[in-house]
Amino acid sequence: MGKVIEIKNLKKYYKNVKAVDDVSIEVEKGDIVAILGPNGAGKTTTVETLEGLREATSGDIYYFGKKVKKIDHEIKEQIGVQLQNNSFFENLTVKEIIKAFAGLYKKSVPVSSLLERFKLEEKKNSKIKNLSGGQLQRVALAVSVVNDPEIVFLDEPTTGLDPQARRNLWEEIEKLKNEGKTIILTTHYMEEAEKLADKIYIFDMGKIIAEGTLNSLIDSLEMSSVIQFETEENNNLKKYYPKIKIIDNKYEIETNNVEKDLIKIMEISKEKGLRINNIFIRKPNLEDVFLHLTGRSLRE
Ligand SMILES: Nc1ncnc2c1ncn2[C@@H]1O[C@H](COP(=O)(O)OP(=O)(O)OP(=O)(O)O)[C@@H](O)[C@H]1O
Repeated sequence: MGKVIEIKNLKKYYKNVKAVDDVSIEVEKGDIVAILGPNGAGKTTTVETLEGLREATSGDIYYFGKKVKKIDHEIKEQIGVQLQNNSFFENLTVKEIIKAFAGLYKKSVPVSSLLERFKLEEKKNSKIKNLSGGQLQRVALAVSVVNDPEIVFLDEPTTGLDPQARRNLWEEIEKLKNEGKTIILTTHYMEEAEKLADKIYIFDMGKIIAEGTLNSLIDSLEMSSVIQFETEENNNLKKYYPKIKIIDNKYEIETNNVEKDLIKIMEISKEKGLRINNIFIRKPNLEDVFLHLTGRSLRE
């Protein structure tokens, strides 16, 4: 399909903070690319540099195969931006805000179609300050495609939303992809990256620590399952079976042989007189990938 964005060796240093430290990213046309990482990992700095809102310390950015020194108007016409803090004027209405943004571009989608598309018709005359979190995020999404862009940047589009509003927004994002748009989104929710992304870049402390499709990242763990369980009292079970890890006050065993490890847990519990609670077996996920690479949890 061809690359629409390429970043090579991007660095953004503040005085003593390496916010982005030698990051290279490739984005194929029509893909959803997720930049996943904990707070402060450098996600926003990376996308805001691509959007022309911050200037790189060094590195090269290519749009549509052409190296760009400055993110100029020509590029801005082709990208849509949803900023992390939707800093819309609180006293303007939904319709006024979308109209104001439409006015910034040479070409724009009719405001009425955006209101309909993002289920905002009922709220078109409501002031921004009176919207719910989910409605506000839908306005932000509408604004991000007001110029019918080729590429859409979404910075933590579902942060703070309840699960239902989050799922609704995911549907909207998938619809944009189905229309052929390329989407780059930052998130610290692994479920969001798992659900939406064709390609995932995992960031930590300004660096990319892993990249690939969901399957390739999970396969790199070389385990088929994770057994999770709790005991009534806290015990250091690690000393009885070194494979046991303690994560968020729960026990975990990463395994390629579920039966063998389940038997082992039962043996230990019998021998030590422990009562096991909430035992369940799950597939490995991106949280496990992050934990393996950093020794920390994504949520920390
Ligand atoms: N203008 C600035 N001046 C100094 N340091 C900054 C500035 N902007 C960001 N940083 C620092 O750069 C690092 C990366 O920040 P960034 O906002 O890109 O992370 P993030 O992954 O987007 O995090 P979050 O999910 O919290 O938004 C952080 O340590 C942050 O404190």
